[in-house]
Amino acid sequence: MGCVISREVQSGIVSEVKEEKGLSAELSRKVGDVSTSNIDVGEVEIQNGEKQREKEENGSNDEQPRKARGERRRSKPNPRMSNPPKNLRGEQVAAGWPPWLTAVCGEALSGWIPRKADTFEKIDKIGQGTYSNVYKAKDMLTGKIVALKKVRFDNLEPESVKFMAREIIILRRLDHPNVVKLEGLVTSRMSLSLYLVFDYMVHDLAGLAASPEIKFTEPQVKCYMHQLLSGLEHCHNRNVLHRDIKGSNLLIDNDGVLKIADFGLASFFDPNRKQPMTNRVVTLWYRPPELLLGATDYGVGIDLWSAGCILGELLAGKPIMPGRTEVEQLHKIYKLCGSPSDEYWKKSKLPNATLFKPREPYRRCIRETFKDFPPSTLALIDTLLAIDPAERKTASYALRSEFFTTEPYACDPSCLPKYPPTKEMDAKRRDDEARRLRAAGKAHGDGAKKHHRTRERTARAIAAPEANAELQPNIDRRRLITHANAKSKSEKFPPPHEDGQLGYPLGSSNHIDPDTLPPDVSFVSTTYNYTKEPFQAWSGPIGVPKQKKHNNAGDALDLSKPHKSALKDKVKGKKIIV
Ligand SMILES: Nc1ncnc2c1ncn2[C@@H]1O[C@H](COP(=O)(O)OP(=O)(O)OP(=O)(O)O)[C@@H](O)[C@H]1O
Repeated sequence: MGCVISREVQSGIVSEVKEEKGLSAELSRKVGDVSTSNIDVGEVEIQNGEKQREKEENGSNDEQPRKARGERRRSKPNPRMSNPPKNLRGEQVAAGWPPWLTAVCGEALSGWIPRKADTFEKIDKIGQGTYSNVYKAKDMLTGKIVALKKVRFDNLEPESVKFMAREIIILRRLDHPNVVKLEGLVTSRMSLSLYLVFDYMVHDLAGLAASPEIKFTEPQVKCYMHQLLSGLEHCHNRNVLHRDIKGSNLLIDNDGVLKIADFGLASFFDPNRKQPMTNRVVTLWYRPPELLLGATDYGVGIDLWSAGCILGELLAGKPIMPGRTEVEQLHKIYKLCGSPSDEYWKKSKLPNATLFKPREPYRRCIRETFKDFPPSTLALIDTLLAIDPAERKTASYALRSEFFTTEPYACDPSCLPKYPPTKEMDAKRRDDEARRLRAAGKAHGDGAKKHHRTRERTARAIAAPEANAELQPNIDRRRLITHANAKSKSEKFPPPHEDGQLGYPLGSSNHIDPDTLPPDVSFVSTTYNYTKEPFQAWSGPIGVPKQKKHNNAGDALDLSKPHKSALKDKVKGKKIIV
């Protein structure tokens, strides 16, 4: 392993490994600070996971003894916890792991040795997330095409190390055909970056759903939903909440197999003992009402709500509740699903209830709105989009529902059509290519018409749910709207442009001036036909442009996106799981 460093530097795949010694020491120090000062956050979570594993191994359901064991464990170093004993750290360093990583990721690395970077050949960049770049690469040992998710440790941000560690621990706990599998980790003793190795998946559901050429049949929708719910059932059975279910996190391979990906926001939960968790999770369009209303003791219902939004989107051909701010999102939910019942307000004791309780209740109109959907879908969508999370039941319940047990049945994944690449990155690449060709066409004075057509197709294929969309037109439009109406603190309910039901006059300070909005923004209530309409690329959730998200002061947080660092929760000094 001693030669890992020099080989890695030469490999070309990880150019960043040439970091200075001082930088590494600084990160170790900062990470060390976090692992002691913020131990509550990490400890609670990992202990929950510990407990679950213990429960599975012992078949024990007895709460008391487990509590006692948990307390004992706290006083001793635990190799699975974030602060492993020195000898284990020594072993891990000897195995080739960088010391700063072993200092905080004992459990995440346990039993694994790092793969060497020069055993992979990088082919292309295929994705970009908040904390990562994703590359398509060839595993030189097996010849397999893989995805390498490179976790960035920007500005020596210790938070990102902790979140990455949690993502690895959770991924290693899961093993299901509909959940993305972590195949290995790539790093070296000297490296400041880490690559997570996954099977390469050619599509994501957002890309397919947004493509105007693709219209799913009922058996195909059932096939995707069956896979999604099976993956969720597995996560929930292993006490993992995903907390960011959306089309772009549902990857699909060329055999039609769907895998739930991106566990960067996932968390362990204990169904028997409620722990407060942050409500700043789940991308806005897929975020359930209880989170918008400030709930911190939630459960599997949050992922089921997102699954309900996906089901609606697959059938409608467009996102069903594309809110642009948290307030507007809640209002869209009330208009479609009804406002919470008095009984629910009483029992849930939601922190933001007084702020968002409408004077007149909103009537639920899911069945009327989706009257053109196939009849067997209505009961399931009605259950998944229940306002009260308890009524959403479980993924196992959904899998037994008549949606899957009545004809037409779900098709087999292998019967799904083979689609051309539709990911956001592919769309961007096609766009760039079209632009390049157009420029070349201009230079030659021909072909302009043909290239224009290519570009138009590309623009419509952009997945609207991508709050992250880095495409310039989207960002520009979002900025425009952001300036007009993005400060959630000053928002009132309901958004006055949407509904005057609660009596905010149109001339109030919250009124949006239509002149400041792009001309294609529609404010009429949405009705859904079971037909696919072209996607509108502008309609991503709005917020502060993504680049500002990692502001340590926590003052530039994008409301549309869940917050991996949930800085605000910590600033307030709450003991809360992030
Ligand atoms: N196994 C894979 N195969 C192919 N593409 C992948 C794979 N994993 C991730 N990607 C691509 O990379 C993108 C970013 O990955 P991922 O969502 O895991 O990163 P992230 O930093 O957590 O992103 P986000 O900011 O959206 O939470 C995905 O949207 C997807 O298009």
